[in-house]
Amino acid sequence: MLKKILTIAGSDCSGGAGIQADLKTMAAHGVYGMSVIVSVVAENTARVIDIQDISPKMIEEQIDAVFEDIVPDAVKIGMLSSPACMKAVAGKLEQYQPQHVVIDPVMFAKNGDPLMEPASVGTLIKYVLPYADLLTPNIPEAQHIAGMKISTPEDMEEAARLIYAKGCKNVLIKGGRNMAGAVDVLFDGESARRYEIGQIDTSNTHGTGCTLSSAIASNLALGHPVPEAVELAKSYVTDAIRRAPGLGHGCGPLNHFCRIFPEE
Ligand SMILES: Nc1ncnc2c1ncn2[C@@H]1O[C@H](COP(=O)(O)OP(=O)(O)OP(=O)(O)O)[C@@H](O)[C@H]1O
Ligand SMILES: Cc1ncc(COP(=O)(O)O)c(N)n1
Repeated sequence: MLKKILTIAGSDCSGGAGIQADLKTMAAHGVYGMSVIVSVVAENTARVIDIQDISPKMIEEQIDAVFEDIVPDAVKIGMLSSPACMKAVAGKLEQYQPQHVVIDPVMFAKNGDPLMEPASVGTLIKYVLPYADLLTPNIPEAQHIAGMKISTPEDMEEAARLIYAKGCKNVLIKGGRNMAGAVDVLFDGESARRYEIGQIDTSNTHGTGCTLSSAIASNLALGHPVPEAVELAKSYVTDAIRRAPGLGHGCGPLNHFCRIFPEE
């Protein structure tokens, strides 16, 4: 049966991150993608120009529209820019109790531009984090949430334990460009596991986090347990970075359909 996945996130008009990356990733996994837009972001591969949040009422109405009709098999949550957006989404997660919730706590774009109001971290931790079956911070985000500096894979494990203690069921800290080997660390409450395929020397990493979390959500809906869903997603995002089309003047987008279309 066709699996249905919902992304609740921001719109990236340049197509490489946010809702657009999520829907492309879902399509590449053969699942049916749905989207609730939380913010409209005027951005491209080089910079974030402006952000306009959708009203909390409209966010809630979009979520209601999805759940009253096509109940998702997994939900991916991305950019939630303000406490008002966070509380609107958290209220609906409480109401609908969806299965397989993957939360990517997006705080900054690849170029360092903020995508979340800095004072919102406390709200994110208190209201949103407890709904995560899997939370996927990158290293700067994990440092904010855990309240510690991360310099080594051992620090990643320690931070993952601290974040887990705040109430999510699994934590995946992503090494990406910030850790040699692009090592990612998963903590499930009992043990830590490292994922390392190797770091690609490239600036084409716009939307890697959105792509990874959507791929994990797709794999969870398809029936894979968390460690395997992460392993498959890491392999997919690595291929998509390697086959990036080289678009734009900043951090370029990935090739989400690299496994469907043959190499040029
Ligand atoms: N240069 C790279 N080489 C190999 N893997 C990478 C590279 N950059 C990122 N990744 C992988 O991509 C995934 C996303 O990690 P990253 O740390 O980039 O997340 P992120 O910063 O949240 O992404 P986003 O830019 O969408 O916010 C992880 O699996 C990470 O290891
Ligand atoms: C709408 C939206 N959501 C998330 C990101 C993070 O992705 P990246 O850090 O790769 O730019 C983004 N740039 N835009």
